[in-house]
Amino acid sequence: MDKVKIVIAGPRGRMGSEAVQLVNRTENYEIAAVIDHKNGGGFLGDFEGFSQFGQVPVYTDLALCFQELKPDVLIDLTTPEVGMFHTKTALEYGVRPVVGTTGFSKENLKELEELCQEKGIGCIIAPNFALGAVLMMKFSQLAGRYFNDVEIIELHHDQKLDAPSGTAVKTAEMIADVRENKEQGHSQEKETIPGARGANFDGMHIHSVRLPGLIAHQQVMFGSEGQTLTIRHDSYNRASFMSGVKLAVDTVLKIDTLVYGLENIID
Ligand SMILES: NC(=O)C1=CN([C@@H]2O[C@H](COP(=O)(O)OP(=O)(O)OC[C@H]3O[C@@H](n4cnc5c(N)ncnc54)[C@H](OP(=O)(O)O)[C@@H]3O)[C@@H](O)[C@H]2O)C=CC1
Ligand SMILES: O=C(O)C1=N[C@H](C(=O)O)C[C@H](O)C1
Repeated sequence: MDKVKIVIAGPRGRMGSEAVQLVNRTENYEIAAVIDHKNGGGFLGDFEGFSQFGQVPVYTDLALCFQELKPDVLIDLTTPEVGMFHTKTALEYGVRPVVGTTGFSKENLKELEELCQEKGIGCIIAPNFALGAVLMMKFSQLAGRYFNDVEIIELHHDQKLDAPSGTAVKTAEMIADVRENKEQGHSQEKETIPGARGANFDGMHIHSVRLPGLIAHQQVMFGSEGQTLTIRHDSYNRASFMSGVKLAVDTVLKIDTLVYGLENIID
């Protein structure tokens, strides 16, 4: 059986470097190339800490990489601005994207859905690859059917660029699908310091904590008369995301539409 040829964008990053290791240790996967905006033209083995990857080529130009190597899958773990461009370029060239990069807008997702349809190939966008986080979102959606007062508190390392996290946005979207719409808190509530009540998503509030020492954590708190329910997930390292990346790569090869969220494929 031919190996799945994979290109990884963002290979020196916290997630990208973990994905390089995943692809390397998976028997039927092969790293065809990596995309790095600062170091094109060389080899992955030249990067500090990557010497075992010797002759894997490094491209800055994604389109050129796709033209020359015709890979099967792009794994994108970069930044929101670049991630959208990479995903569109991949679909244009018939390469199936697995996107962990967060910060995509509704409009971005719509555009990518249409592009998948036009090209007839699959794409997976997963705001969180950790199985526990996916279950936390599903459990929160279930709870949202019974409790319509909810506060989402996401906690991340202080190098994170986007707030709220992609996971928090996805959680709010999933709860909003089942929750009776409600503006929470007192109708005359006033913030004496702007932002004190967090971001407002359909009346739910999202709070973003950023601290060194954290990795990726979220708790969803529901309240009603005399009781609260808290659903919490913690990722203590980036290895926690890798089984989800593998599931997404294996699945994207078999689908021909956009899938947004691993909850749609874990079953
Ligand atoms: N879905 C999930 O389960 C998870 C998703 N994430 C998301 O993944 C993304 C990456 O996170 P993380 O690894 O922590 O971030 P890092 O900042 O550690 O990594 C991002 C990498 O992307 C590189 N990069 C930036 N611009 C480009 C470009 N134009 N072309 C190629 N590479 C580029 C950066 O290089 P340089 O530093 O040189 O600019 C850096 O190496 C974020 O959006 C984050 O929210 C994170 C964890 C889990
Ligand atoms: O930047 C991170 O670290 C993470 N980003 C994702 C998000 O925005 O939800 C997933 C996870 O929380 C880690």
